[in-house]
Amino acid sequence: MLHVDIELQRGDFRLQLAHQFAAHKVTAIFGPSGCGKSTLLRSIAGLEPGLRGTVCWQNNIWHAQERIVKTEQRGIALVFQQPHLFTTKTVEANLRYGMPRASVLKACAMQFEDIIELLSLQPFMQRKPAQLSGGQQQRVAIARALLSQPQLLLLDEPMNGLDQAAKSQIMADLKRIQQRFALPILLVSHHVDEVVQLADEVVIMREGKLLSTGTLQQQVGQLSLHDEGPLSVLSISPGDNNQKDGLLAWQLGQQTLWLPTTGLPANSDSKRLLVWARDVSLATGPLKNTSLNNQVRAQIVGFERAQHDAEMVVELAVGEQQLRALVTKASIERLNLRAGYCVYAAFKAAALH
Ligand SMILES: Nc1ncnc2c1ncn2[C@@H]1O[C@H](COP(=O)(O)OP(=O)(O)OP(=O)(O)O)[C@@H](O)[C@H]1O
Repeated sequence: MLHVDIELQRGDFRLQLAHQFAAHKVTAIFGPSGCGKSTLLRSIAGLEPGLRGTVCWQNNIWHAQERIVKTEQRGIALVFQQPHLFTTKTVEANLRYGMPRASVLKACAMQFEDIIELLSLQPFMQRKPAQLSGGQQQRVAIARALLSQPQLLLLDEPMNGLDQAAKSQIMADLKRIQQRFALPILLVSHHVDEVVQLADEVVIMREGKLLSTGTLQQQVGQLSLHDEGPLSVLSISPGDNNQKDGLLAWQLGQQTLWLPTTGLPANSDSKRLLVWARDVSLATGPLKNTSLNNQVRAQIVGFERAQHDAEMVVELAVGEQQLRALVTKASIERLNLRAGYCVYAAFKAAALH
């Protein structure tokens, strides 16, 4: 458990919050630019002079009035937006730099070969950072962070500026790492897809304060206030390994979804799908002759106001799960959609992340 109860003044900006971060989980710290996400992370790391209050990890006081533990003695590792690798050293030398001595490493959880394999770095070991893509460099930075044997990993927008393929690989790598080592991770991000794929808990910040905290599912409503509009997070499990035309069958409760085989983490037990409400369309009967791959039976639970006056968010139940569709009021009237009615909700496989 990481207990934080802090205050910090930086010019006109004031960070003031108290929260207990769960151990063994991924907590995403989410909020608009300038709300204080990085400042919070830096405060936890001991990188903000003038911090007031307390920061405690398990039973250790890291920061209190009478005691401040230095960053390098907190057993944490930080990965930033920039990988900060030694440009003149090879990947291997970068990784070995700062690693515990061999005799100490023997007893450590995160072994050199395991980390190289987990992050698929074997082909790059003798290259210099300039000979790597941005995503590969960031994987080296994550590996180096892990090899310092942290008890807590702090990630500050580590996937910013990377393309979708590089991001997907890093997200899959981080998931594997977290599951393998039960390593607590604090991830600063303002990308909803990263939060949805990685977070167990979500802390939402506004203007230096906590706006809300909770599990990912509890926070979907708050995440829906994001610029890109309302969303749903569906939990799906692998189907019976059926494949057709490059699509793989997944189960959403009792119903089947067909998703592209590429971009999905291999051997995944279950997966979260981010579905933007704007990508969901509704029909009163099953859609035939359509290019849409996925349609599910759903029951209308209710309606919510949307940002745009001409639209509504339709809340749907798909089995036990919640799906949101952004639909014009004109369509709601034309189709006579009412709470309790059953509909077919269709969305493109390409709209699934
Ligand atoms: N030394 C400083 N003096 C004055 N204001 C500062 C100083 N350092 C940070 N700030 C302010 O603190 C606020 C929080 O910054 P921070 O980088 O933590 O935000 P953030 O949520 O991580 O933003 P982003 O997502 O853009 O990285 C910002 O409004 C910033 O301008």
